[in-house]
Parts: sequence; C-alpha cells; structure tokens
Amino acid sequence: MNAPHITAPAIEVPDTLARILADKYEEVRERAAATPLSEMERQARSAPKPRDFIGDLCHAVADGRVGLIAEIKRASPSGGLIRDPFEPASLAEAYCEGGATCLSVLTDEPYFQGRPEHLKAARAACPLPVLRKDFMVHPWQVFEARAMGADCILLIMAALADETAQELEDIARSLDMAVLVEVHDRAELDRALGLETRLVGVNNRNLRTLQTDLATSEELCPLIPADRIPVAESGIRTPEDVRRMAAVGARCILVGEHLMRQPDVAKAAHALVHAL
Ligand SMILES: O=C(O)c1ccccc1NCC(=O)[C@H](O)[C@H](O)COP(=O)(O)O
Repeated sequence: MNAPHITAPAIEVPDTLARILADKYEEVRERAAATPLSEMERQARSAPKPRDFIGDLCHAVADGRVGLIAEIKRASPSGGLIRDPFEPASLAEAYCEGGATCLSVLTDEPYFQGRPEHLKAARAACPLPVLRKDFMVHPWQVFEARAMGADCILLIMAALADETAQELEDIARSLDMAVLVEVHDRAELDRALGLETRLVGVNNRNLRTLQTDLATSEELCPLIPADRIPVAESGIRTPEDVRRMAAVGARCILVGEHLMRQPDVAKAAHALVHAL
C-alpha cells in the first residue's frame, strides 16, 4: 500500500521540538501506511467510552484538592533514563493510591522510551482518566489514541498550525475525548484560546533549551480567562512549588520527572496533592 500524504506544515518550531517532530512525521507516515485511517477510525469509534478527564479535574479542585495529572515516563530528552525498572501498571496503582486525579502516559518511543502498551497497562490498572502524552500532528494519531484507550490528547501549539490544531480538536471532540492544549508564551496562549477546550496547559519547560522556569506559569496563568482551567506543567517538585502555581490560579498540575525519581511514588504524589 502507498504511504498516505502526510507532510509537516511550514511553521517555525523550536530546535528540540523540531527534531522530535521531523521523526514523528516519518513515524506517522509509516504507521498510517500499515493501518489505513479508515481502519484506525473504526477501532477508535468502537473503543470503550472515555473517562471524564476534565470533569474529574474540576471535582478535585471544587473539593479543595490539587488536580494532579501524574505522569508515567521512563526517559526524556532533558532527564535521560529516569526510571528503571519501569512498570506502568504498578505506577498507575501507586499514583491512584497517592491521590492523583488523572494520569499522563508517554507513548513516544524514540525520545521518551514510551509505548502504547504503557498507556493500555496503566489505564487497565486503575480507574483514572488518561492523557496520551505524545506529539500529535495528524488525525490518524487522534484515532489511534482513542483506539488504545486514551481519554485526553495533548495539542502543543508550538508544533501546530491553527487549522491543524482545530482539526485535531474537532476529531477528539467527536470521539468524546478531552483536549489539553499546551502553550509556552503569550502568542501561543492567544492562539490556544481560539480552541474550544477548557484545559489550557502552561509548559514551564522551554523546548529550545529544555530548561524549566516556574515563572512561565506565573506570567501566563493570570492571563487565562476564568472559564478555562489552567494547568501548570513541568519542573514542579515540592509542595512549595504547588503553592506557587496555585497562587497564580493553577490548581491543576502535571508532574512527571520528580515523581518518577521517587522510590515511593504514592507518598510523593500524596505530598503534592495535599500541598494546599
Ligand atoms: O521532558 C523533556 O525533556 C521534553 C523535551 C521535549 C519536549 C517535551 C518534553 N517533555 C514533555 C513534558 O511536557 C513533560 O513530560 C511534562 O510536562 C512533565 O514535566 P516534568 O514534571 O518536568 O517531568
């Protein structure tokens, strides 16, 4: 079968992200040639119903808790190999026990040593809604995310033209999935607010230098309209960091590396959830 026509849009993206995306387009081209989009859509539409990612975060915040999206990632470009041995199902159980509201599971293999099987195993091990953490560039991946059981997808504004972001959001919504849209500066935030999703993530990690600075959330979260839900992402380690993020309106947080490096991840998650 011929490879489908999947090309990168002509937008400027930061260095590390540009490398990841170049490989991602190639990966999606190959995978979509093996399983046609129509078949992936059929699998997505026959998957069990999604869990309520946004609803569960809203309940956590309404109850006065931190909405913790706890991440399962084995490795990253900035952190190298983070956790070994690595067991997604027991990590999911531990996060659930520690009071996490949702999970985020890396499925990108070349840069994060993730796999779709990690998401499937984590979701099967607990009742929490799950974000597929990957670099979404094409409708095929949104159908694939739902087919593997994901309840939410990530849209990184630095990686997407507005029309593509809109198209991917529309498909996710048609599948009853939530969307977490991610921004790192004011211009991306303005573009992200053109989407319908209420979940707006501010990534404290600069994808050019890979350095994190919580000041990014302190600058952007106050600019997020009250009808949206700010999520502070990356570089969060301590209860004090959680309070810093909550002080600028982000009572939902996405935390990966800090939790993944702890011997007792349930205890570490509990400490962040009860920071306020
Ligand atoms: O983590 C990286 O090195 C990275 C590099 C390039 C693109 C994305 C990257 N990370 C993805 C994430 O957004 C984080 O995994 C997530 O926000 C959690 O961050 P942290 O708590 O700092 O692990």
